[in-house]
Amino acid sequence: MNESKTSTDWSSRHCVPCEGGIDRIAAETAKQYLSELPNWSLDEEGKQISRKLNTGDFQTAVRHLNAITELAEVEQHHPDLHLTGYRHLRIVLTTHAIGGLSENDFVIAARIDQVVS
Ligand SMILES: C[C@H](O)[C@H](O)[C@H]1CNC2=NC(N)=NC(=O)C2=N1
Repeated sequence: MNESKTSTDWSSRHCVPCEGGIDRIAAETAKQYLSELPNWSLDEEGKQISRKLNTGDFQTAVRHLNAITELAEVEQHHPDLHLTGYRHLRIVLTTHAIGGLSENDFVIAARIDQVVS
């Protein structure tokens, strides 16, 4: 019997439309979820998660950005994307409709990990 905690397997899931009306995920729960997404960190307020990607060059950074944009359109869940210093990409996820984290943020985080790997 596998005694480890059941994996949520975020990357096999899809975002669901969100226009509000659901609870924000509590910071403690978000921390548990992030144990499955080690590239991502929770902000101090527990309202967003982010990942930094130091790509080798500007073109690679833009390619990643475009891949994430396509994914966001398919999933209809959209990150904030910051491309600075010509090759540093910072991806920030929160669910604007609820002013904090929803499961959509963890689903798309896992899918972003796949498209930039
Ligand atoms: C219906 C659809 O799910 C919503 O309009 C989406 C679009 N993309 C979104 N992206 C993010 N990050 N937060 C939202 O609340 C959000 N709302």
